[in-house]
Amino acid sequence: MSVVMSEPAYAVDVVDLAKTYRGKRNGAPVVALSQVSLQVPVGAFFGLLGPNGAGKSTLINILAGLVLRSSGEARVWGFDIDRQMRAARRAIGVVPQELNLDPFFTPREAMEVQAGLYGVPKSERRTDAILAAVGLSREADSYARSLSGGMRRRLLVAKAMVHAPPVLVLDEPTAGVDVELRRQLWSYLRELNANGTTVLLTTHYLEEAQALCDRIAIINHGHLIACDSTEALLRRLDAKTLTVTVDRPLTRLPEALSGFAVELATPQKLVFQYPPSRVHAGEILAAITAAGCHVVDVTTRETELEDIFLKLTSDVSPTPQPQAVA
Ligand SMILES: Nc1ncnc2c1ncn2[C@@H]1O[C@H](COP(=O)(O)OP(=O)(O)OP(=O)(O)O)[C@@H](O)[C@H]1O
Repeated sequence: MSVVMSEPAYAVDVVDLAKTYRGKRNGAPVVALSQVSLQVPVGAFFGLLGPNGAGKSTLINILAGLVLRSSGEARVWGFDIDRQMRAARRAIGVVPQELNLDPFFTPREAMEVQAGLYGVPKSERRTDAILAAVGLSREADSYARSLSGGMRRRLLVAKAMVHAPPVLVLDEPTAGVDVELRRQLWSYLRELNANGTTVLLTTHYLEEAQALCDRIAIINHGHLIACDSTEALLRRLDAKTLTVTVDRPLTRLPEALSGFAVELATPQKLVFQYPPSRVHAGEILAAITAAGCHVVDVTTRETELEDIFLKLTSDVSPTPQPQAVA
C-alpha cells in the first residue's frame, strides 16, 4: 500500500492541545499538556525534546490514538484524529518506547501480522525489503526473544513502516541502543526522511536532536517553550566560548582586554565568552596581541542545544494548573 493521500498543509497540526490525567487513587489530577500548539511541516525531521515527565509521550500517544485528549485539536496528515480517525491512523506509524514484542513471533511473522492488522494486501507487502532496510534480513526467521535490544528496536521501526505511513513517530528510538546501532538507526531514519517520510521523534539526547532534526520543539511541564528550526534555536543563545593559551603567565587581566567578558582559567589560559553576531574572534586575538602577549593555542566551543535546553527549561515554573479531567 503506497502513500496516495494528497499532501496536506502540515504533516501534524496540533492546536491548543491539553491533557489532564485523573489522579491515581484520589490523588490530584496531573496536567500533562497545557494548550500546546505546534505544526510539523511535511517532509520535516522534527524533534520533540523535554525532560522526564514533560509530556512528550502524552503528545505522541494522542496523535497515535492511544491516549484521549482533554481538549484542543490534532490532525495527522490533515485528518482530524477523532472525526477522521481511520484515515489519521493510517497516516501514522508509531514506534513505542517499550520493546513490546511477542517473543514467540519471528520478525517476518511479526511484520505479516502487523500488515494484516492494517489490511495491507499480500501483493503489496514489503516485508523483506523493510527488514533488509533495518538490517534484520539474517534474523528474519529467528524468534524475537533471541534478538538483542537493538535488533528489537529496529524491528519496532520496521513494524511501524508496514503500511507505508507518510508520518513516522518514534518515542525515544535510541534509548538503550549502543552507539554503533544508534548510528545505523539514524542513517535508516535519514534515508526514510530523504525519501519523503516525515519523521517526528522524542528524545532525551540533545546530540541526537542536533544531528538529525531540522526543526525542534521543546516542552517542559506540559508547556511548549520553544519551536523553531534547529539552526535558529542554536543562534538564539548567540554565545561562543574562545579559549586562548598565551606564551607567558599572567598575574592579572591586561587592561587591553577589559572590554571583553574574559577570565583567567590558569595563568596562561584566557577564556572569553562572546556573542558571535556582534564580536569577531579576530578582534579578541588582536586585543591579546595589543596587550603584548603571543597566542600559542586557540580553541572555540559552539553553542550546543544542551545550553539552550538548560536555559529554557530552567525558568519555567512546574506548578500544574488544575483543568477539566478527560
Ligand atoms: N496514564 C497516566 N496516568 C496519570 N499520569 C500520567 C499517565 N501517563 C503520564 N502521566 C503523567 O503525565 C506527565 C507527562 O508524562 P509523559 O509520559 O507524557 O512525559 P514524557 O515527557 O514522555 O516523559 P519521559 O521522557 O519520562 O517518557 C507526567 O507527570 C506523568 O507522570
